[in-house]
Amino acid sequence: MPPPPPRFWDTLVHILVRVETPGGRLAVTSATPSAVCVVDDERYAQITALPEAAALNLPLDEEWHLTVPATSANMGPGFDTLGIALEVLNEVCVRWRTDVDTFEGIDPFTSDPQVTLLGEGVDSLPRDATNGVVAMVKRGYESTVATDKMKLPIGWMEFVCVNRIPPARGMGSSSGALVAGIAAGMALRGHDVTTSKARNILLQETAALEGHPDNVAPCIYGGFQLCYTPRSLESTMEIDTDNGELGDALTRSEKPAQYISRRVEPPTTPPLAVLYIPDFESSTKETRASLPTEYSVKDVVFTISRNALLIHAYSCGEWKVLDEATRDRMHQPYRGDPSGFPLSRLLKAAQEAGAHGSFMSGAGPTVLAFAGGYAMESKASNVTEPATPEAMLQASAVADAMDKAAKAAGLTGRSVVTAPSNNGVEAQMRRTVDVDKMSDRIPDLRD
Ligand SMILES: Nc1ncnc2c1ncn2[C@@H]1O[C@H](COP(=O)(O)OP(=O)(O)O)[C@@H](O)[C@H]1O
Ligand SMILES: N[C@@H](CCOP(=O)(O)O)C(=O)O
Repeated sequence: MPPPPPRFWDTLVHILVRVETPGGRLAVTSATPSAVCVVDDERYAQITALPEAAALNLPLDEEWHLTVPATSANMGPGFDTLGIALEVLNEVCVRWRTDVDTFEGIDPFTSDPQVTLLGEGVDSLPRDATNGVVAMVKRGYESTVATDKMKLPIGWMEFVCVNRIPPARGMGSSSGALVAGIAAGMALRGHDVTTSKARNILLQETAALEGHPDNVAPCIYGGFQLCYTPRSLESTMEIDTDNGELGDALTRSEKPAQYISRRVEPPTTPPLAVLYIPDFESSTKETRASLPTEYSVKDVVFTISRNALLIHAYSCGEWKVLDEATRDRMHQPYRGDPSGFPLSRLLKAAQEAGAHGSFMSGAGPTVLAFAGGYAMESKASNVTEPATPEAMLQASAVADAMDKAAKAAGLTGRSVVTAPSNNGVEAQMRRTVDVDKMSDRIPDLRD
């Protein structure tokens, strides 16, 4: 991939390095970008090889704000293949630290950043450079799209994470952290993460880290996603897509795409998603280890037929077959009741209360039930509309029923009514910091 075009602030660094004040500090000037024409390339190459110059290449007044949706993977029969984005959003804000007047004495590359956590996981997630989001911002900035040696001055950065996705419950929290972090790092490097190429890079990077694409794909693209790995990696250069259209599949290293995802579009507003979220955490890695490594033909046929039915049901809006379509014999029977978790009781309660279909979300323990929504024949246009009072009433009845069944089984947790989300990761830049003030805070690293 060619390096991104220089941005205004990248340009300014050339000028910063060349214009020295009597005190030896780097000075912000208001020179126009056209002044770059006189920069000596050889000298610039030497300067940018220095980590301190790299640090200064970050825009001084940019603050990035990212949102990522929770996801529900597998959806019953789509083990490692299907996933849907939900309107439960984590937010990540990355900016220069605001808790200090000067960065003097704070090593940009070895100090911990300032990390503020709000919401879910505040008692368990780390607040230093080992935090999953922080580590991924660094990775996104330094290596995901890197064509040079820029290092993120992580010790000078501040991360504010507003977490609404409860960690380790089967709602794609780890994928959200990977996607938000890498996307933020790419955005700080000046890449527009909303382009099809950037989203494809995100898919390749995060699916490889996660080990399966079914959470990260909806987290990146939104909606209901169907993922696969091409049979012959050599022949995939031309076939990866902008999630629906033929497009440019090259990743950063110009390797063939390992993961491909397609969107399954419903013809009507999809049903609401009712979640029962148990209080206890469950590690995806551990529950994956408990699955069989071989299956009978009978169980495979059972599962693939439901998988096909689920895609049919969703793409045609035939919600009445969702109950059958969300069954499987690959993972739910092993992760549910045998481990002592009352999965069958929760699914039955949801169904009896009027849910169209329900399943263990991801690797569990959360259970998702689809409820409400329009019947295909009652709505002609493909327009997403707010939930009707009838849909909300049905969803609320399903939530109550799951709550009751969980209590009866001795389980503590909460139910949440939400909806599928059309959108994946989004990034917005805000200009907040006064540039002159910012340049005063940056110490002269050359002493
Ligand atoms: N908001 C977050 N910020 C940083 N790391 C996170 C966040 N959410 C989850 N993680 C990481 O992901 C782990 C949970 O991953 P996993 O077991 O796959 O559960 P999930 O089903 O929620 O994805 C957590 O233990 C933590 O290490
Ligand atoms: N296909 C994966 C999905 C894991 O989802 P998560 O939200 O629990 O991380 C699996 O079933 O292991």
